[in-house]
Amino acid sequence: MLQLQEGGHIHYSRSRFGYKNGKYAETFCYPIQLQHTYSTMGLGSKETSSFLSDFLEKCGGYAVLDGGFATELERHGADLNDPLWSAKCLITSPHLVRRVHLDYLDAGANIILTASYQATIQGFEAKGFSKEEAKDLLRKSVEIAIEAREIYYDKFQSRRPVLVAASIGSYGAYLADGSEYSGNYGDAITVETLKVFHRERVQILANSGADLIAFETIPNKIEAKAYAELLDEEGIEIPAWFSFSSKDGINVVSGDSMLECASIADSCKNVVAVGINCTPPRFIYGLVSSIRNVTNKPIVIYPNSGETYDGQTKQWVKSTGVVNEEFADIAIDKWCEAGASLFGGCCRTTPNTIRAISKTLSNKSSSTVNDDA
Ligand code: MET
Ligand SMILES: [Zn+2]
Repeated sequence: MLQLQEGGHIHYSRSRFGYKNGKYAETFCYPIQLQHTYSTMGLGSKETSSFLSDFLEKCGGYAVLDGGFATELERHGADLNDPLWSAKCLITSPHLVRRVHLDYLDAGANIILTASYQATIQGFEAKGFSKEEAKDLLRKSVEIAIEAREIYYDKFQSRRPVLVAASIGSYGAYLADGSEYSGNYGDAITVETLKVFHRERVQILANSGADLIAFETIPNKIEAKAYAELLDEEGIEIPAWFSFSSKDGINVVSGDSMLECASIADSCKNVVAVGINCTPPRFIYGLVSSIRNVTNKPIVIYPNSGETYDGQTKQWVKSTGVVNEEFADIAIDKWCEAGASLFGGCCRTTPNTIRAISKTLSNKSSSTVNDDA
């Protein structure tokens, strides 16, 4: 486990990214300035299409994501029983947010996701924050992740490529009533209303210094459509991934067709990976195989522990099948065969899950660049 001094002022540059000109820099130690800083801001469509394949190559063919963010915050003592869920810590305990990013970097993550999953302007305003304060909190989620990456690089002189993905949870996540797992928004919610709901948050996170946007736990087709249209209409210049969740191993949680949802992602030029998260490990193989039929884009998967969330009691209920740390050992090979290349964990997974995934993948990797070679 990393030992860090709390409260130290860390300098970091928002414009300094993990690699430059498609090549990872020799060192990431602040304050060395990179001459031609690689930034995902303003990528042309050609660069967007090769963005993730270049990154995967630098990682040795496969990349490791982080694991359950809220889960790890709770392990550090955070009380997340709040409509903002993990985003509450952006207000009450940013040091814990940084700590959790560092735990996952220490476990081997190549991509860390910001604490903005349930952070929305509307949600912060409901807590009494002004619109400007709400926007600042969104930006802060990215700043903390970038800061954690800087600390990690400085502390370990690490050269492992690391990207910061700005997390965007669904409208259902904002409702905080478990409807991100039903995808049932009722007739009043349309592609248009969802675009209105998400527009400003997407704009802010796209300009926050994050390397990409992770649209996570997408529960239905209209939300996928809304995201795709927004990325287009707003001329968003950073890449994104679309990740869906499923509770039957065939469709997304609303019952909409996974193939149709994945096709929407495939047609969107900003989307550099399509995948599945917060879904039991036992469903992953079949879902990856079917997504592979509709896209050639990299496939990202980060299952949950296999337990099921009960939105009423706000508890996770145990279930059978492959769980948590086991999946790294017994399932990753199969998931690679089926076509996935980015792996992490979602709810109820921990840094131990990520450590196990990282170990399994580094044994598979064709290159030694993955760690501090
Ligand atoms: C309900 S899925 C949550 C995904 C988010 N990245 C988290 O781990 O907190
Ligand atoms: Zn989850």
